[in-house]
Amino acid sequence: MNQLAGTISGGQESLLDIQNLTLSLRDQNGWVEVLNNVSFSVKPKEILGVVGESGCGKSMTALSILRLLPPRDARLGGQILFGGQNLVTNSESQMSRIRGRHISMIFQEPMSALDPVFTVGYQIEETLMRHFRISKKEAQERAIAALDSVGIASPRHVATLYPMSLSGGMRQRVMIAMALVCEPQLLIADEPTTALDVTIQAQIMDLLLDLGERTGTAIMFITHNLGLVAQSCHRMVTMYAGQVVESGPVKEVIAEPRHPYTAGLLSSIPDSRRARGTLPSIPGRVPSLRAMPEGCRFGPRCGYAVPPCQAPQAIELSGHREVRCHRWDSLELERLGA
Ligand SMILES: Nc1ncnc2c1ncn2[C@@H]1O[C@H](COP(=O)(O)OP(=O)(O)OP(=O)(O)O)[C@@H](O)[C@H]1O
Repeated sequence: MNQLAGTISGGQESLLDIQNLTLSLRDQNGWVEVLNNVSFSVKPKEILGVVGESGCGKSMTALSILRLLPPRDARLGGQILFGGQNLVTNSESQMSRIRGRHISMIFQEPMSALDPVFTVGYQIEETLMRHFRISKKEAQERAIAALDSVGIASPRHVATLYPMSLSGGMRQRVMIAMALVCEPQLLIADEPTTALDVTIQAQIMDLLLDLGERTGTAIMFITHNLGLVAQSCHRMVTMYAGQVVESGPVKEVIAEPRHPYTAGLLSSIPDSRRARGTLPSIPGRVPSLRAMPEGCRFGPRCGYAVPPCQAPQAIELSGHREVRCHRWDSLELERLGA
């Protein structure tokens, strides 16, 4: 799969096109649906923000894309189209050729990606040698260059160290170096800065955006931080209770959210343009998977719901926007003071 054949969606070429993705997981109480008809796409070189409260299904979507969930306890449905393949039905050997080479992932906690018993240099070399026919010597040099590219001073020395002897910020840089060393087309970054202190957070974010731009890697950026999305992303997707409830270009969604949930999330950002006191913060909490409300899943928390508010399919709006709410125009009327 050297040449990536994108999929055509809505007239625009997509790098990743997720269509009606469903995921059920099995725990001690049996199977439960975690993702329900999730559809969105990522364009080449795009930075896409995925937002939503804890438990809305953001990480499960990411793990589904890379098929990192245990197959015996996870059932996927729908399609995840990437490079002419459907990742939902790909074999494990097809997936291992994609992971790290075409799609990489970084996590909040770098130790979930780094192995404590190998030096960081060795781990980056292994990633390279798994995907490219190159000599050990060349892999070593490329690993050192990768450490250099993420701003690590003395990369030749750091390559000989074990992850445990590095600071949290350094480990995060090493994980980014390892994720980007094969120049994947897509990087999934799941809360990559949450565990770091504020100054390091900004550095890591700048580094990711800079590397993404240099290598042409698209980034799917999962976060609770809408401020970061507003600053860094081209488009955004809002998830609620295992569904996508809104998607569109960041500037437009932030200026005029069409889903009451996105509006509520935005109203909780201090100093945002939405924080004008017109929208209350969201009462209540995300429903549990085994007690999903009938009709609209956001209904019980929604100030705009008119019972019985049924759950719509995604409604296409102008400007490449989609919303899963019948009352999307009520937000518009309120904004206009009608
Ligand atoms: N093994 C499992 N069995 C059953 N349900 C699970 C399992 N793992 C996660 N879940 C549930 O799946 C749902 C989605 O979780 P997910 O981690 O994707 O949310 P999230 O939006 O990424 O949240 P956060 O921002 O806290 O990471 C949650 O309700 C979670 O409790």
